[in-house]
Amino acid sequence: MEKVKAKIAPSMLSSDFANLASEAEKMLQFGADWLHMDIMDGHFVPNLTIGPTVIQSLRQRSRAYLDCHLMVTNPMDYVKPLSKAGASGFTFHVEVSQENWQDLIQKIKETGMRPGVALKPGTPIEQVFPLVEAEVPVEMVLVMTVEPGFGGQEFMPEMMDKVRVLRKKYPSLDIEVDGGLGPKTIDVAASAGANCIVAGSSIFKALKPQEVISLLRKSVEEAQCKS
Ligand SMILES: O=C(CO)[C@@H](O)[C@H](O)COP(=O)(O)O
Repeated sequence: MEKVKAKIAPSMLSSDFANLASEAEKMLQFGADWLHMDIMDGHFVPNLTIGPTVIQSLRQRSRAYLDCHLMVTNPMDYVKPLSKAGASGFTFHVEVSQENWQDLIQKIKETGMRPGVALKPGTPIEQVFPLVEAEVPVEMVLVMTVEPGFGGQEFMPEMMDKVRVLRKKYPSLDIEVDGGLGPKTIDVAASAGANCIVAGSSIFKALKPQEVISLLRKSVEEAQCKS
């Protein structure tokens, strides 16, 4: 397997939102590479979380890479507000109806954010190929390993087929997995080829979060050495 850098991204959805900035700081001190920010509109998914205002507040207190996952019906509406707020990555869902993907990806890039595409468990992996191969491509694919909307759900190992297909086809692509990842599930995801690991409950509920973060990283790095 080609070496693509491991990125460990605690999902801030599992943090104490009343203390978001200090929770974020703690995660970085514990060794996190990115902070995963779940933006939900109560429409694309049946939950409502944070938006550009909260991202902006966090940006004022942190220089971290803010890996924003847009579980929203109209991602285009969020491009400007999120870039102004200081988001780093902008990952939209392939299931939304979008007349012109190139237009969306290009607008994300123009603002300086890094474009990514996410897919729900029921969506065939082939749907993201054109976006990875586009003239202006997405730079990351997020394979959801639970139904998007809530933290604390069970990892779906059957999603690893998608990761394997992607890794074989695109050796240097950032492939992110999200949902139910932790010490018990990381090895299967890492050996399938995932290198960006989102984990909420397993990190925030751990007695020693720093050990979970380093275990996740070690698993990705070892899988890359073995293959
Ligand atoms: O996007 C989502 C849920 O929609 C995730 O980012 C979860 O927040 C991950 O939480 P755990 O499954 O790791 O608890």
